[in-house]
Amino acid sequence: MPKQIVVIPGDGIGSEITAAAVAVLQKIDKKHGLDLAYSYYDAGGTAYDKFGVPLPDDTLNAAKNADAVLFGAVGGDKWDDVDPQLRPERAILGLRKGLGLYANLRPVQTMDELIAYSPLKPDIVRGTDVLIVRELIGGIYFGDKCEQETYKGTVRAWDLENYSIPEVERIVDLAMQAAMKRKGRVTSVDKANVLATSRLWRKTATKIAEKYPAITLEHMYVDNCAMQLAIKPTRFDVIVTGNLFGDILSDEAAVLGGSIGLMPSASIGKETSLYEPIHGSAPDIAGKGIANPLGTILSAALLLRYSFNAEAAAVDIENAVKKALADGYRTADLFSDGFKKANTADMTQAVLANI
Ligand SMILES: NC(=O)C1=CN([C@@H]2O[C@H](COP(=O)(O)OP(=O)(O)OC[C@H]3O[C@@H](n4cnc5c(N)ncnc54)[C@H](O)[C@@H]3O)[C@@H](O)[C@H]2O)C=CC1
Ligand SMILES: CC(C)CC(=O)C(=O)O
Ligand SMILES: [Mg+2]
Repeated sequence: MPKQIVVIPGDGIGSEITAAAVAVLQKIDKKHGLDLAYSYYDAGGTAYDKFGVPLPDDTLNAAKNADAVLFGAVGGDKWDDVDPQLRPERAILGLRKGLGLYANLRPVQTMDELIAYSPLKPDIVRGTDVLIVRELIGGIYFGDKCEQETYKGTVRAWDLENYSIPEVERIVDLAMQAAMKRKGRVTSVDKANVLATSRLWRKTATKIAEKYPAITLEHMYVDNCAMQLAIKPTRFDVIVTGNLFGDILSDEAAVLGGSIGLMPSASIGKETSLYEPIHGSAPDIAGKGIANPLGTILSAALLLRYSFNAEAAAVDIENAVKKALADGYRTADLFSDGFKKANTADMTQAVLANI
């Protein structure tokens, strides 16, 4: 039986970058005999325009029944005035919740070839290798929300941050397990000096760490963490944090790797996992064929590693990406004089040529 991959391109650059990743998967499949099959489903603004909802039941059901999901991105200014419950972003939130994807792994490494592209000094970013473990189906993104008209016609709104002990336990546990296979250090990031949810988070993380005597756990406030990432990123091994802080810190950390266009992620729960780049639908460059496909191609490598246990094939993709960069190919987000300017198709070809 072929392994079923549900591909959800979404909006903006989503179709361009998922097409690149599928081309790479097809070639890797031929080489490694993985027997992969693909089916395509709508989500986001594209689905809203066709069906009036951002996450059709067909899409969610197909994702649930798949062996793995490859996701592009959703959203765009075009849907800014849509009812908040029907916004394109509800599609990815709904998929995460619907599939129970409580852990989002966002690895950030600074490749030697790309040190020059970070706006930070080479001596600061060289050797960066951080795994951000972000809680993905709790916290403020999923708490009660209210957008209310008051009697004076002004709007009052709130979003409730909400975490339970089991939700924190399972994500910290996963971070500890990841650290066991890395350098053995976990930084738990919170805002425990102000937030009750963060105090619960900190206490729970401390308790879970007792099971892992080989791991060094430190606690850090999120504001300090944002700064430490910019001044001494090599001090971090695994960062574990809540949904909102993880979202923000991972976009910041992307700068260490050279460009957000390079950054992959794996979203993991009990059953089907989902793989997507960390960036959004980039409406400013959509349809121009210039998006960097490498974040999605590297997400496809994570898909092979985590969902299909195909380590050799995953490493093959990662090496092909490194070689394309070492050979001087650069999409616009990474380009400077002296390199080979590549659009999405050129960069995809450069990777394919190395497989
Ligand atoms: N998982 C998802 O589907 C996500 C969706 N979004 C949505 O995406 C839309 C745009 O959000 P933004 O804040 O603009 O964030 P964004 O990540 O889409 O773009 C931020 C900047 O990075 C650039 N960029 C992003 N990906 C790139 C790539 N692969 N190659 C080259 N440059 C790239 C964009 O051109 C832009 O200048 C919004 O509707 C937002 O809600 C944002 C983040 C995640
Ligand atoms: C669009 C949001 C729902 C999510 C986001 O920004 C992210 O997961 O990085
Ligand atoms: Mg984000």
